[in-house]
Amino acid sequence: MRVAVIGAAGRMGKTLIEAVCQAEGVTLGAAIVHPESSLIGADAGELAGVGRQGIALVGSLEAAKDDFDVLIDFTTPALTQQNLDFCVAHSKKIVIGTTGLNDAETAHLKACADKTAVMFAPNMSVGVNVCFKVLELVAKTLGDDYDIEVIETHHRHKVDSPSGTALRLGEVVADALGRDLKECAVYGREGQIGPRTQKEIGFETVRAGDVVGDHTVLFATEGERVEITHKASSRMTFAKGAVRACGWLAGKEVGLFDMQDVLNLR
Ligand SMILES: NC(=O)C1=CN([C@@H]2O[C@H](COP(=O)(O)OP(=O)(O)OC[C@H]3O[C@@H](n4cnc5c(N)ncnc54)[C@H](OP(=O)(O)O)[C@@H]3O)[C@@H](O)[C@H]2O)C=CC1
Ligand SMILES: O=C(O)C1=N[C@H](C(=O)O)C[C@H](O)C1
Repeated sequence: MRVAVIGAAGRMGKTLIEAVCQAEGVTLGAAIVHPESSLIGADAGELAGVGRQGIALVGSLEAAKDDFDVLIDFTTPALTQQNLDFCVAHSKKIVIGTTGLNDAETAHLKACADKTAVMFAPNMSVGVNVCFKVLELVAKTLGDDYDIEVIETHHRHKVDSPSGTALRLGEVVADALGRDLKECAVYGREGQIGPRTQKEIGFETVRAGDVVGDHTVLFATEGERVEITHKASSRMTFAKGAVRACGWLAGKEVGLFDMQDVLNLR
């Protein structure tokens, strides 16, 4: 399986190159940076700090189209849309970690999955995906007596809020309790907000320093609290998940999958 990494100079891009180079069963076929990047022509392995790989950075997918089978995309929602179109047009598979997609962008992603294999997950760490599974049981067992809040902390550079993981945590809990997240979500609170309503799911966002990614789901009632927390301390945990997904996609031609599929947690 030949893998291409787009957004190669980004925080995740460099970590993904490192993870691909360290993994067995996949090879780095191409690495793509911004079309105006001064890095074009430099070696992808040297950029990622893993030594020369003989793969020169290019400025477009077109320039890499004969060199890969699956694209890994941790970029921006706008670029992800273009990447999906390219992958459909050229029969490439795609692994997407980009978060912050709006409803129209998500609908486009789903439509593309009818034409090629798409793996999309807001968090590719094994730990977070186990938390999704555990949360179903916790939410169903505790039920509507417990107030539910999702709290996330990320580095100062993160541009979307709440994080994609926080939103998915909220969806998992809402689904387990038969609620519609679009109706019960409350994002941040300020001023004379009045007492909390029983079925709302609150989201709080913290942005500070270099935090890789912390998520907590808090269930609180009279007399006790349950907190389920995941803390990522290295981006490599996400990158390893994405590389694992590339290998898993080898047997798939079309369809929309996520890490629950890759980890056999459905
Ligand atoms: N699913 C998961 O497990 C995880 C998801 N993420 C998500 O991944 C995404 C990226 O995060 P992060 O790596 O921190 O962000 P960065 O900003 O560090 O990286 C994004 C990269 O995309 C590049 N890019 C943007 N537009 C273009 C373009 N038109 N052509 C080529 N390259 C482009 C940027 O290049 P330039 O700066 O030159 O514009 C940059 O290098 C976010 O949505 C984040 O939430 C992050 C971690 C884990
Ligand atoms: O932008 C990040 O850094 C991260 N984004 C993902 C998200 O939005 O959930 C996953 C991870 O927490 C890191």
